[in-house]
Amino acid sequence: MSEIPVAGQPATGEGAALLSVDDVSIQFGGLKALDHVSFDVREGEILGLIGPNGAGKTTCFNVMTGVYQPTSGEVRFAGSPLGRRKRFAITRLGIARTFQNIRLFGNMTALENVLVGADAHHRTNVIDALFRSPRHRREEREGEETAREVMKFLGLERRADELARNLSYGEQRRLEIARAMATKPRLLCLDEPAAGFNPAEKAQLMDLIRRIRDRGLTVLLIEHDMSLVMGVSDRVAVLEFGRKIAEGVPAQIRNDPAVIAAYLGTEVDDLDDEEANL
Ligand SMILES: Nc1ncnc2c1ncn2[C@@H]1O[C@H](COP(=O)(O)OP(=O)(O)OP(=O)(O)O)[C@@H](O)[C@H]1O
Repeated sequence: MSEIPVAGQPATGEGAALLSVDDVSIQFGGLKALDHVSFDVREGEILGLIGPNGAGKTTCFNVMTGVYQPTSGEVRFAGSPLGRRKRFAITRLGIARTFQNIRLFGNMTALENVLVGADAHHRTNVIDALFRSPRHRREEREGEETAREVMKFLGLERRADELARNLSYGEQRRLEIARAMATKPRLLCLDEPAAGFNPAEKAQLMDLIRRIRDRGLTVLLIEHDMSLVMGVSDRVAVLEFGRKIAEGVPAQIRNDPAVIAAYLGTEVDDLDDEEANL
């Protein structure tokens, strides 16, 4: 049985709620993808969101980022309901995400991909852009500074001018994170960032997620790799069939009977085993 590193007591995970999922349900035809789900993401914490395939994790992200409207319940960010805000408005509020399947513009350079994120806060309009007003040029300059700084943070600065499709798989995953971080979010939602990674890459990713938190961001992490999620998260929430079945620090979650049952009776220690279909 492999030893799973457990994150220490949540030094920074005891802040006020930055994002609250409050009694959220969403139905697709006859399927309740989320069924009265409530949990908070506290300012400054790394919260892991886990659950077997089809449990509703990505749907949760989609509700938080304006892709879907909940059938009932609400999501609040920094105390304000998201309401019917569109995706770009939610990005401007301070929520950014990456996707389970990499979604980059392959024929644009790495830098241009990140600039798409940096543009999220631009206030200038088409007229400003056409006439290259001073304000527009300042926004462009600031956007590029942000993009280059974030790329440096992610170790991608030397790849800035390379087409995104020519980057290695691991670099493309980091580029997605760079693009999300360039929107200057308060909450960064990562959807299976370790998918396809080898153990060394997973260890680097854990380190990166901690460094992202150390920059003052709050992180919500969907991840199937148990040793990663248990090792890096301050707290973990568990979904099964659209319901929240547990929430707590990693040590509690690993020993929670409902969580163990949800994972087909597998001891949570063993859940990093690929056989467990995670
Ligand atoms: N747009 C949609 N229309 C219909 N059903 C959907 C839609 N989106 C999600 N679902 C269904 O909702 C349920 C939850 O899906 P979701 O993708 O949120 O699960 P997940 O926990 O992220 O799973 P995985 O770990 O496999 O990515 C699944 O049964 C899925 O088929």
